[in-house]
Amino acid sequence: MRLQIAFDMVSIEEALEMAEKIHDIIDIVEIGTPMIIKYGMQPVKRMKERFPQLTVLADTKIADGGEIEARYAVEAGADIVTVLAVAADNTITGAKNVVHKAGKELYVDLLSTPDIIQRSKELETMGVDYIGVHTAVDVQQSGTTPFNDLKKLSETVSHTRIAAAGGITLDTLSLAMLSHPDVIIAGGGLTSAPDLRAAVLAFQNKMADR
Ligand SMILES: O=C([C@H](O)CO)[C@H](O)[C@H](O)COP(=O)(O)O
Repeated sequence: MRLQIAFDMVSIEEALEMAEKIHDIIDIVEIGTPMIIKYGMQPVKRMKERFPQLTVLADTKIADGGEIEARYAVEAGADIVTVLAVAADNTITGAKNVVHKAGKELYVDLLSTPDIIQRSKELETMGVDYIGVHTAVDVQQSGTTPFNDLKKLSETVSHTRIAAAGGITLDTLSLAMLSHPDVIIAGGGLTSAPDLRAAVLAFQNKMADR
């Protein structure tokens, strides 16, 4: 089980400073969609240049133009690129072909997907690398969590790595762990902590203790 930290609402310098504190204990660093909307691929490029050993995920959430948008991300140094599950199959396979040609990986985000069981089966057939459930930030306020969807996903796919995101904190981490995801993603649950390194270590310790 790997831990991914999402840098969403921070500047490039702040993201680099935070990564400096935890690069040796974090598994995946995500440049979040808000950062990509604000700064383009610069934070992906800067993160990978500063920490070449780190696995950097560009949360592009591609919805169309799969080939070209995935290409921008891998050219910037992304190891993992994200595309939306609700995108057309052609978009997903176009992005997949580009990232696989570059030796990188494709993550498909089930955000707002109406039938996650059916779509996950289709995605697995398409040969994507990761499928992730995700409770949107705008939906988390109503108390919705990704854990039921994660259970469904874990019972549906057999050979694709699975992940969960959406408001996961140290307190709710054990609920995610029940479904044994390959990746647990935390944004605010880590980045808002007063001591980031201690927070990442607390997550990692709990994930190792199962
Ligand atoms: O993908 C994300 C969201 O859509 C904003 O772009 C977040 O990175 C993801 O949800 C993890 O962040 P938290 O929900 O704060 O844990």
